[in-house]
Order: sequence, then structure tokens, then C-alpha cells
Amino acid sequence: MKFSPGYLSRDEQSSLLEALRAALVEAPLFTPTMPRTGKPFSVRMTNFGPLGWLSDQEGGYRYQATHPTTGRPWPAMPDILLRVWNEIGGYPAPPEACLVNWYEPTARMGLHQDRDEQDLAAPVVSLSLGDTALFRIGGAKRTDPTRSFRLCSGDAMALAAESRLSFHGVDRIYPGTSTLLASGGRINLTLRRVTKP
Ligand SMILES: O=C(O)CCC(=O)C(=O)O
Ligand SMILES: [Fe+2]
Repeated sequence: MKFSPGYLSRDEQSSLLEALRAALVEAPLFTPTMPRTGKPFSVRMTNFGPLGWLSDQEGGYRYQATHPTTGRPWPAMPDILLRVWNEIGGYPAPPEACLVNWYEPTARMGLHQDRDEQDLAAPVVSLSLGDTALFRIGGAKRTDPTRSFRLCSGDAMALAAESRLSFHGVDRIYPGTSTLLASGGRINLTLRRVTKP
């Protein structure tokens, strides 16, 4: 795991947020649901790029080229994200999906692996905006010991090499820890290569 605290300046965070707000008009946040049970996630999501990640009761976890409610292609990946991928990811092929997770103050994400990508050699590069999160990461087995640390607005992180399949999740959001989002909450963006180049 490669952690780069304070990777984005405040100005870069603001311009990324602006790009995100423009894209949300085209690709509104949706609430994914769990495979089989149909239980709703506590985060809302959208995506940038040629592919986007989603989950619902019937189809389960997957990538697809279109938004589940509008049926339209996902908005293009903003340039700033391609730059981050090149600098942090150091992978020769471009990312195909940027999953945007929107956390209300009470939202969390259970311990999971990111393994819906065919190309597991590519890293998953994460950027955080807004309120601080308590992030937990373990090993490649669910029962491996975990450690926790805080992800703050502007922090970048990459799950790569031996940590690519590490179990991870978000235990809580700390409300009021950032002034970036006027109404609070947290946004996490993860850049992913899905297909093998
Ligand atoms: O919000 C985070 O920091 C992690 C998000 C995550 O693990 C995911 O989207 O797969
Ligand atoms: Fe994940």
C-alpha cells in the first residue's frame, strides 16, 4: 500500500470537485444494492470513464459502459485524474473506470476486496475529498489482522502489488473535519484498470 498524504492541494481539490459536480448532472448519484439480498449500500455512487462499477440485486457486482438509471455512457475521465494515475499508479495503460463514492456522515463501507477487475496487475488508486474517514486495511485473507488510519481531504493511496487484493473498508466518517464540501460528507474516487491491456 502506497499512502501519499496531502497529495492534492486545496486548489486541486476544488477543481476536481468542480469537474465532479459538472459530471453529476450527466451521471447522477445512484444507490447500489447488494447481490441477492438487494440491501442498499449506505454510500451513493457514480463513475467516470469508459466503464463504471455498480451492483444490484439481479446482476451483482460488475462493470458496464452505461449508467444504470439514465442508460447513457459515463462522463469522460477529467484530465486531473489521468495525471494522478500516471504519477501514483505508474502503470503503462490508462485507467478505464473512476468509481465515485459519496459518503453521508453516517455511511460506511464493509471490509471487502476489489477483485471485479480482470487486470489485477494494475493498481487501484484512491483520492479522498471532504471529511476525514477511518480507513481499515488487512491482508489478502478476510481473517488477516487489520490496521486503521485516517484518510483526509487531498490524500492519495494506491492498492498495488502485494496489497492489491488486501481486504479494506471504511469504518466511519468524522463530520465537520473538512470545509471543502459545504454540506459535509466525504467523496472517495478510485481509479481502476478493468481489462487487460
Ligand atoms: O472510500 C474509500 O476510501 C474506499 C472505497 C473502496 O474501497 C471502494 O470503492 O472499493
Ligand atoms: Fe475497495
